[in-house]
Amino acid sequence: MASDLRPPEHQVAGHRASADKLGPLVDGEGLFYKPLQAGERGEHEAAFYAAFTAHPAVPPRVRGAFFPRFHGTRLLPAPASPGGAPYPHIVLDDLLAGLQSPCVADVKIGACTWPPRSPDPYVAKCLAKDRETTSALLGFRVSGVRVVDARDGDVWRPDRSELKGMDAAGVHRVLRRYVSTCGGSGDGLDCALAAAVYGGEGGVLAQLRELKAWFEVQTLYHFYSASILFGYDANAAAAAAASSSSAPGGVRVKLVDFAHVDDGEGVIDHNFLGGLCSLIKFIGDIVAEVTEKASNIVYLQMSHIKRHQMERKSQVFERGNFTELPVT
Ligand SMILES: O=P(O)(O)O[C@@H]1[C@@H](OP(=O)(O)O)[C@H](OP(=O)(O)O)[C@H](O)[C@H](OP(=O)(O)O)[C@H]1OP(=O)(O)O
Ligand SMILES: Nc1ncnc2c1ncn2[C@@H]1O[C@H](COP(=O)(O)OP(=O)(O)O)[C@@H](O)[C@H]1O
Repeated sequence: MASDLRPPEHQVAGHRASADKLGPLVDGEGLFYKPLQAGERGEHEAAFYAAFTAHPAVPPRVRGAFFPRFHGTRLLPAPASPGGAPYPHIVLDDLLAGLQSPCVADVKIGACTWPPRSPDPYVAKCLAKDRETTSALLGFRVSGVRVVDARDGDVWRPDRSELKGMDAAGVHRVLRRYVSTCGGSGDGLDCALAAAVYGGEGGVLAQLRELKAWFEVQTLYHFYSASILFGYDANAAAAAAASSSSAPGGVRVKLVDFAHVDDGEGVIDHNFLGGLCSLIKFIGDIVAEVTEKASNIVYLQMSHIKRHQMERKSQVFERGNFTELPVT
């Protein structure tokens, strides 16, 4: 294990490490360490990972493509732990490892973020947050986002309160901004990376649809309050967009945060599935928007060429010269 443990630079939501608070750490060699949450939550999350990793009914493709690999739990030195004692951490793959300029979004899925049988005060707290944010309305909320502009390295990272106050239009805008190379307001968003990041074979939309196919049938778990973490590399995406190639490779769509996962009891996770469908619709609309724009441009270019040819033809006719025109 590398000794150089540090808080992840690109964490966009959740509890953060500080001098007096426990929070996740990364080792820079591909591992992410999440301290066990207080009470039974931490044990619950670790138990979920252990069971999920070994569950024979979970398709290996789903496990490998959409979940961080679980490497067990480990005691780590933790000055911020109670009494400064070593503290247990869940060891996972660092989902952003290998990305030079990571653009990250954490989208908490589900209109309802508390599991059944939660204590009333916790239900009241979550319900208030679900209503105040877009969770209740859209079935998901954007909990955190970080976008790097490949041109100048500028980072856009709205604070929690800004994200919490966002309405549906704000969500649409933030999902467009996640794939834009410029900031600004109004039409300042160019969605220049949408085709490369959201579209194409390995893009976000295709991955979300594959994930949805599993959620349409799986009845093992109910993923309350879990998030989908998106990640891509700003430079790779900009290069892919410049060469008009789709998905730059390494576009990541992963589930995280399993502190509130419940037994599925043979019933599909309609809460997660509904939110996922809603998210797919938002992203699908952005892909459709840019595809339409691109085909309009091609159409305009084609009709410009056609008009040019027609004009030349009529000039030739006017001059009484009927020899075949060269193609221009
Ligand atoms: O403690 P809070 O009020 O900031 O709420 C946490 C949430 O922050 P938010 O207010 O939505 O930005 C926090 O949300 P994010 O991960 O930041 O989206 C978690 O939902 C956290 O619950 P847990 O880690 O899953 O047990 C939430 O903790 P609990 O409400 O479950 O204690
Ligand atoms: N395996 C991981 N690899 C990289 N980053 C992660 C990983 N898991 C979580 N994160 C980062 O940490 C944040 C919080 O994670 P989460 O599990 O939701 O913590 P919490 O329980 O404190 O809400 C995520 O938004 C993401 O930025």
